[in-house]
Amino acid sequence: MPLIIISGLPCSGKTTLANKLKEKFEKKMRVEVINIEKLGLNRNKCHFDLKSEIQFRGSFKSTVNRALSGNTLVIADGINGIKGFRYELYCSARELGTTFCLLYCTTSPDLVRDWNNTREEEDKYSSEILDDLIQKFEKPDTENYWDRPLIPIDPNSELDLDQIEKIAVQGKKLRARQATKIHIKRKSNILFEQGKIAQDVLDQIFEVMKTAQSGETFNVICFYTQTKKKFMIKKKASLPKLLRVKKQFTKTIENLNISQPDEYFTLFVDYCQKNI
Ligand SMILES: Nc1ncnc2c1ncn2[C@@H]1O[C@H](COP(=O)(O)OP(=O)(O)OP(=O)(O)O)[C@@H](O)[C@H]1O
Repeated sequence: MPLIIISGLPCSGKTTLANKLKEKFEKKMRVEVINIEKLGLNRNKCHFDLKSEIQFRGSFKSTVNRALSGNTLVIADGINGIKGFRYELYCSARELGTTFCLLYCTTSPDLVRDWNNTREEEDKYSSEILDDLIQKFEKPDTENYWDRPLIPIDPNSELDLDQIEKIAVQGKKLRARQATKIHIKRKSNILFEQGKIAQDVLDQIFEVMKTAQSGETFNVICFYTQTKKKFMIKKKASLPKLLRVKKQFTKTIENLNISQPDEYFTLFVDYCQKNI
């Protein structure tokens, strides 16, 4: 059944939008909204560090997949700010041959900060996590086929629910030929594997940095299966800085078609060495 992905900065009105969609569509079909509340998780804990973000995305995606296989309109209500992750969700819809669309809440960073301040204390993002998520957010872009059809939503304008229904529910179903299916599955596995490798490297660097003194040069040894890379880092870096390096690296290699994990590992470690 149809998949609607909602994406937008933290606290940009995504759940408010999801609830409006649910209210409209549940008169006609079963609707399931998947979000942090539904998973029973805490927004600051889910985004505390790379490891918790990856775990969160894993459970978000598997819950979406489970719901999609039923006879239900699924609304994947999350920041969904990582291009590769949106791609994975798109692939799930494509494999099932459902209709699909991406709604992007365009609320500005200044406004989301204001809205976050008006939240109850326990619902607020910490300002550190909010800034980090804003900085890391990869805007949906119609240049990516998996970000199409894309409907920008300004939460302060009137919502055209009929337009959304036309595209998301009555629109064209995604179709994958067998060969494409295998290719997508493979591509999605590669992205997943690369995400894990990058996380391991960052964890290993961060572990060494925790005990190092500022201004000190220190040695890092990173492993990926049998491959070992030893290198020196000249200064300490914060976790947000490490995440920025990973993001820049992902952008740099996106057109290089790197499919071998060893090659990815070596390139990423070299890049970290030069850019931290
Ligand atoms: N159009 C709006 N005008 C003013 N405030 C709004 C608007 N939409 C949402 N808000 C406020 O912003 C806050 C966040 O809204 P909402 O939960 O919908 O955002 P979200 O993007 O789903 O947040 P999260 O990233 O935590 O999932 C709420 O306190 C809500 O009242």
